[in-house]
Amino acid sequence: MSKYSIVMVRHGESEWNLKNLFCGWYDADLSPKGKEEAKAAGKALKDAGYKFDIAHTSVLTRAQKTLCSILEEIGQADLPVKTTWRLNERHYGGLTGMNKAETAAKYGEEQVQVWRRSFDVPPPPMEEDHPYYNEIVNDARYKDGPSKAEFPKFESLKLTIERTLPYWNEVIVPQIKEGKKILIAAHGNSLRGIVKYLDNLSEDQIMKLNLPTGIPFVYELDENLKPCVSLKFLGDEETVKKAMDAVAAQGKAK
Ligand SMILES: O=C(O)[C@H](O)COP(=O)(O)O
Repeated sequence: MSKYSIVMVRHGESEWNLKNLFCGWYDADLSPKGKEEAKAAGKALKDAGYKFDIAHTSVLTRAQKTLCSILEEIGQADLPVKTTWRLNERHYGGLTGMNKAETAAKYGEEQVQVWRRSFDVPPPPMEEDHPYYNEIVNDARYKDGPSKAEFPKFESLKLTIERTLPYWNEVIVPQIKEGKKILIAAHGNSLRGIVKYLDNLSEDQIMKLNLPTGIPFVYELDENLKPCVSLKFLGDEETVKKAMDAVAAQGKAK
């Protein structure tokens, strides 16, 4: 018997998703298609009658714009929104800016699949001479954290979960227990981390999960926050499967 529910959505397609580049903490904008996906996500939530009390998102533009578009569509543009780096996409380290298909051609599809979907194998670090190092590390949006000392140069999914969970447990869980209706707009891998935690997925199971852009999904939780319903997408099954397969295929050598 579900006591609580929470809605989550991966941002719409970004400009770097469109170019098939590893994005991570680079602050890519939404692509035109991604803007449409965000509007469609809002429409799906509106048609299903969803209203929220609060929303949480990352400090990255692609997630924030997706959230704004959704809130506009459901008539809650003035909803309180909390932003946190802890919901950021996983930091892709030295792979940031590289084309996924070219990387697969160079290092092999297996290696790219490990870098994209494994639990505890991190990508190579983003060194100080990396073309995007200064732009990311010196971005004012990180003034409230992470500290210079804990600023990531790379993240595995395990490391991503370790920095997302404190926010989940200390900020989001109390709000769920207060009965607040919550929407989280975040990223493919920060949401994979939450899904792995909620459903207690094995490393092998999480390896197979690809989250589509811009299709909201619902978790229904019991009084102990254990899922009664997991990953219930607000989209038809075929569309969701096609979108998941498209995300998986980004790692194929062209
Ligand atoms: O950071 C990125 O490149 C994407 O947002 C997620 O990429 P992935 O699906 O390759 O993990």
